[in-house]
Amino acid sequence: MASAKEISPRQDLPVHALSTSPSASFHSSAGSFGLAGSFGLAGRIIPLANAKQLKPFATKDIKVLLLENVNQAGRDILTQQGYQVEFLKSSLPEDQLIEKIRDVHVIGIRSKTKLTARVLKEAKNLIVIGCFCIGTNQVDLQYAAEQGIAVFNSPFSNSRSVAELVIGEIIALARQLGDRSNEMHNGTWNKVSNKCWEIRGKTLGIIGYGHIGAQLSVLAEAMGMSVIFYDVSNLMALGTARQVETLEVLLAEADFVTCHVPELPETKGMIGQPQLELMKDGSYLINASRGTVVDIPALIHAMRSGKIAGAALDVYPNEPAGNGDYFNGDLNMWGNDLRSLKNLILTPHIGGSTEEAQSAIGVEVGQALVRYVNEGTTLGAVNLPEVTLRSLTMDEPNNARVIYIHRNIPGVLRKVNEIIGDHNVDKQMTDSRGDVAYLMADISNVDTAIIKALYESLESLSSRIMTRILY
Ligand SMILES: NC(=O)C1=CN([C@@H]2O[C@H](COP(=O)(O)OP(=O)(O)OC[C@H]3O[C@@H](n4cnc5c(N)ncnc54)[C@H](O)[C@@H]3O)[C@@H](O)[C@H]2O)C=CC1
Ligand SMILES: O=C(O)C(=O)COP(=O)(O)O
Repeated sequence: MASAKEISPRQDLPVHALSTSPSASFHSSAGSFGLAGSFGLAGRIIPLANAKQLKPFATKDIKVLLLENVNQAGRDILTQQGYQVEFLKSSLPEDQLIEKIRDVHVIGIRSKTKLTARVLKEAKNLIVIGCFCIGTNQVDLQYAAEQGIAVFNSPFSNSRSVAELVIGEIIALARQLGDRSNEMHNGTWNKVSNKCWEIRGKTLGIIGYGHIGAQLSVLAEAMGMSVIFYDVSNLMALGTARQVETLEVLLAEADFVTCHVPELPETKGMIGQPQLELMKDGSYLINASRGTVVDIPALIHAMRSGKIAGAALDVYPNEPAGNGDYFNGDLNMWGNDLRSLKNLILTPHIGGSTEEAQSAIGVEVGQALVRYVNEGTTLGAVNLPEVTLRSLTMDEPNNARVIYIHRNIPGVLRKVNEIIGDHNVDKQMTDSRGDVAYLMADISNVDTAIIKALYESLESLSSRIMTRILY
């Protein structure tokens, strides 16, 4: 039986020497069936002592498109694999995105790039999407799952950065720092204490007590604030924070209201005119979640009337694709109204934009993408069932890993096992999530011809969404 490096079905590709470097933890492994007919390479992230350490011979076949200035740490992880990585600083308009996405196996985005069904329909080679951020609302997750495209994100690497920004904004609003600073920039000395407050003893109302809301809760209490929160789930309150039954109760009690909910149909316009009217006279509003959560014209009205004494916005219903293009009429009609308001802090979606958060996200999502491309592991995927098997080792040189993503309908496993059951199945795991199921099986003692036959048989099943074979 040939060793794994010798069973490359690509006869035109050179067979390289074994890599023995332990630092080549991302460079271990083998080829794959199923990447748009090409034969890419597989590898593992955590090197077992005897992990199969094969020098990649065709990772250059894997094309990656990184948009929105994904951090260098993430880019390095992908380029070190030998993948072809194209990097752009900004997002792309839909027509250009469609042109580019046709060609790639992996796409990395942040919060701006909209991967709608219309865009994904054109992405014939795409196997995985990396959201180098928390939010995944910009991706049609269901459609992606139905195409067998896995989606990964970084669930909390920038949570602390957002919480710290909000703490800064609470103090800045209470002391009208933005206005005083602007006045000084314009040469005006305006020393006032009227309606400037300490935050000690004030009540912070947190809407959405998840990763960010909970971090903020701890920080705010340390500053001497009382914390109340509203969440659709019943959650353990940290410190002396208190969960309230309804949004209305929170709005009526809080001096500062801050939003930390995801973008969902239920959170769209969650803070509009009726909610602003319920807030205390002279209270403050902060939104660093998603731009659809707060009705901006209603906020403008409430600030003009003096009902709301100050606000901080980090997110907007329509955000520009790249730097420099600020609030033009096409994006947001009310830009000029916002800019004319006092004690309003406007930031360009920088809540999660710190060096610490961005490099942590780069590593986390970069590694998840490599694990998925090279090993098929879906741990942490937000739209597919989470399936993993331990890495193949040097003791298993002629093993192949079969990945079969299929519609979750009766009788599929019987048919798949009829196909792979003639071989020695070392290990197998399968799980489903809604209409989509994910099967992984490691098969021993196979050669190129067997792998090709298995691939074709699996591809011919009517339940098939996507087949990949790594070896
Ligand atoms: N400005 C920025 O740069 C950043 C913004 N974000 C945004 O912040 C959002 C929240 O982030 P995390 O705290 O990490 O999310 P999370 O998922 O940990 O927490 C969200 C919380 O909101 C609650 N929730 C959902 N629907 C609700 C509703 N209708 N009413 C009340 N509570 C509801 C959930 O039960 C959950 O506890 C993200 O989805 C993202 O859109 C996240 C990171 C950076
Ligand atoms: O993590 C998130 O969901 C954010 O909103 C941050 O988005 P960004 O990476 O700055 O485009």
